[in-house]
Amino acid sequence: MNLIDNVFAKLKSEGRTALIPFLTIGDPDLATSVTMLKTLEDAGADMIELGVPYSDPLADGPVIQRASERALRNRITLVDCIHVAEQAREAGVKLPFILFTYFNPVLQYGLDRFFELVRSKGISGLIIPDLPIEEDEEVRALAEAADVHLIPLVAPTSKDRVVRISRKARGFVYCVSSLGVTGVRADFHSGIDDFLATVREATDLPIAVGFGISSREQVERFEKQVDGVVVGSAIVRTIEDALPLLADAARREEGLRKIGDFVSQLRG
Ligand SMILES: O=P(O)(O)OC[C@@H](O)[C@@H](O)c1c[nH]c2ccccc12
Repeated sequence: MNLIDNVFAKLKSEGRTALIPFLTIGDPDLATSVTMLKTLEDAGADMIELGVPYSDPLADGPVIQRASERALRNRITLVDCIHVAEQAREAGVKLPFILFTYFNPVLQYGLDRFFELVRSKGISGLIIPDLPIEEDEEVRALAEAADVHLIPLVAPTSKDRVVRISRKARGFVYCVSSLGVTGVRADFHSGIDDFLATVREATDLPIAVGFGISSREQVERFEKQVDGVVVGSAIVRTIEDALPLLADAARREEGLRKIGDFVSQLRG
C-alpha cells in the first residue's frame, strides 16, 4: 500500500482535507531543505511536493522561478532532491513525499535509473507537469512497477480529457484552479466549482486543488469540495522572505518558525 493512499484514507476517516505544501528543494540549500521538511510536518502538512529546480519552469510564476534560480545557483540536481527525501526520512519525517519535476531532468537521468532511485529512496508520488497523458505510457508503466503514484494535473480547460486523465490516475487527481502559471491569486477560474464537481464525478480517487491558494479562507473555500489543497507560491514566498534569518545562525530558528507558523495558520 502506498503512503499517499494511507494518508488520504486516514484523513477521510477523520473528515479532514489534506494540506499539501510545495517547496523548491535546495532553496536556500539542501541541508535547510531537509530541516524545512520537518518544520512543515510539525506545522501540520499531510504530504509534501518536493520541487526539483529547473531552468525553464514554463508553468511557474515569478516566485517559484526565483526559488528555482536560487537553487540552481547551488547547482542542485534531481538526484540531490531525491537524497533530501531520504535524509528527511532518516531524520524521522513520516509524511509521503511527492517528487515534482519537469520531464527533461528525468529524461536526462534515464527513466529506468530514475525509477530505481525513486523507489529505493521512499518517494510515494510523482508529478510531471509537462508530460501529457498522450505521451506518458512508458512512464506510467515504470511508475506502476515502482509503486510510485504518477499524479496527473487536470485544468478547467481539460473538459473531455478529464475522464481519460482520471481513468489513468494514481494517488490523486490534481485539479489546477486557474489557467496560466502558479502564483498567489485573489480569485479563481469562474467555472471552478463545476470543474471540481466534474472531476469528482470522473474518479473514485481523492482530488486535490492547487494554484493561487494562499490563505486560510481560500483553503476553507475549497476544503468541502476536495480531499487535498496544494499551496506552493505562498509558502515559497514565505521562505524567500525568511532567507536573511535562515542565513544567520543566531536567527535561523526564528526563520523556520515563521515558515512553520504560516503553514500552521493555513491548517486552521
Ligand atoms: O504556487 P501555487 O499557486 O500555490 O500553486 C501550487 C504549485 O506551486 C505547485 O503545485 C506547482 C509548482 N510548479 C507547478 C507547475 C505546474 C503545476 C503545479 C505546480
